[in-house]
Amino acid sequence: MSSLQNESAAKIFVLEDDLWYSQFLSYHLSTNPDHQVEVFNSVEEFLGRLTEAPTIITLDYHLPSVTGEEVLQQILQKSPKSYIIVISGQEDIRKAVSLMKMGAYDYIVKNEETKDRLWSIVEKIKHNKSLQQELEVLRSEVKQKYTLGSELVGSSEPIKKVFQLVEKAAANNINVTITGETGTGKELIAKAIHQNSRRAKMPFVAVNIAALPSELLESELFGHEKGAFTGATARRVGKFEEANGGTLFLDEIGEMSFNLQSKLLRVLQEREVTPVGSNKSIPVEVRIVTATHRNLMDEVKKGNFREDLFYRLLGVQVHLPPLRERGHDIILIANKVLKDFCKQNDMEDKTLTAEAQKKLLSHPFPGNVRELKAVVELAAVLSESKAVTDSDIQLQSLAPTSSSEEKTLDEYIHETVQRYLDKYNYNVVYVADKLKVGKSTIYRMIQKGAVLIPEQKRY
Ligand SMILES: Nc1ncnc2c1ncn2[C@@H]1O[C@H](COP(=O)(O)OP(=O)(O)OP(=O)(O)O)[C@@H](O)[C@H]1O
Repeated sequence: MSSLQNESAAKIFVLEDDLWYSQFLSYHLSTNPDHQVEVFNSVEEFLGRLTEAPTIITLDYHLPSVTGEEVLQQILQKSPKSYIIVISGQEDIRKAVSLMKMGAYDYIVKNEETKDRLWSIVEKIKHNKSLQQELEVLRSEVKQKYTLGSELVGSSEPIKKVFQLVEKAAANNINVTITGETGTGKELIAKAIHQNSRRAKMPFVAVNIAALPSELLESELFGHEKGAFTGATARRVGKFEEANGGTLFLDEIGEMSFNLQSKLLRVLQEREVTPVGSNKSIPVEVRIVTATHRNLMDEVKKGNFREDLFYRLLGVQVHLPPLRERGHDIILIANKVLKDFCKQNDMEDKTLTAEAQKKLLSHPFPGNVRELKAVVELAAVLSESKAVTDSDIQLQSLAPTSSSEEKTLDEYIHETVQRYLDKYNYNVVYVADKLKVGKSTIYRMIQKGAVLIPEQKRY
């Protein structure tokens, strides 16, 4: 839309040896106030200004010191997007045509119609250019939508809501907080927001707060000067500076020390960072996307996280549901992972059998998408044909089910009795007394095999 509104604006360079003729062309073109016309009578000066990439150049074929071909070549090299209109005498038409073959856009013969011809060519160029710009915008929009669709797989209702939020967040400039269990795709969502935003061409920089001790984290984020501390042998650019103009993804923000939280808050308020050991601040303009598996509000209530920082970072809140709540998405993601894996490893395409799909759908995936990926990739390796069967799907070793949550009351009781027996040298009477249960209860457990007593201790 905006490019069409600008359809009449154009920077035009006129390179013309004849002073009078150059004034004539300039006067004529300048009758449109949106035309910014510059006249050059010297080739050197003209070539020196080509870095300004004018939209249109009118090139006099007859120049004193150089040939039209030579100048054209230089223009094509230095300002390849400029439209070149060759202006030639009647006798040079053939040469002008050959310049078009080299890359000039059109030619005009000097006669009484020159000014009208020039006007209509200039209008045509501006119109084409604006259409081209429109097309580029549309193409990049299509590409961006495609990016979101191809990386982030899912069509369940909860994930569709997430996608809607991602689109909203991408269209705005406000901060974003992403929550969700481990492996639910928080970093992928952060990247999708960046790639679909106006910052897409600028850097996306990710920092895992939990991975670094507090002292190192400060210089990682804000940079340091040479000699700022032992081991700082050179100046280091911090992640804020690196992400300037783009997006900074702070993963596991809930793990940041209270002291560093204050420094981060200051950076966000002042929009500038001061590298460790420096007294000069550097302006930074970044969008912050944070992620955490914790409930940050709870951390604020417990006094572990600064309330003012919490609100400054909050922005759009995206909650990623665990994979077990996304139904058939498990199969959609598994199919994508399988396809990608086979392609990357030069294997023929494989498909999941119905039984294999059933097995995947019945698993709770505590490690979420990351676990699903690992399971499917292993299955692809194990499968011996084009079909990935249920026996190729190995869940137990990769799924550390949180046994503490899943236990029955009996299992708890048996575990406790076993611990006491182990501790008190398998003295059943003593343990029964300690736990205030009848000794026959414990003997029944032993008989059932619910608790164990080593052979040599049975008396
Ligand atoms: N919807 C999805 N479609 C396809 N792949 C996905 C999807 N969600 C996540 N993934 C993939 O799952 C893996 C884990 O995702 P990611 O690292 O973004 O999770 P996370 O929530 O940031 O994990 P952590 O909390 O451990 O940092 C990545 O390989 C990612 O590409």
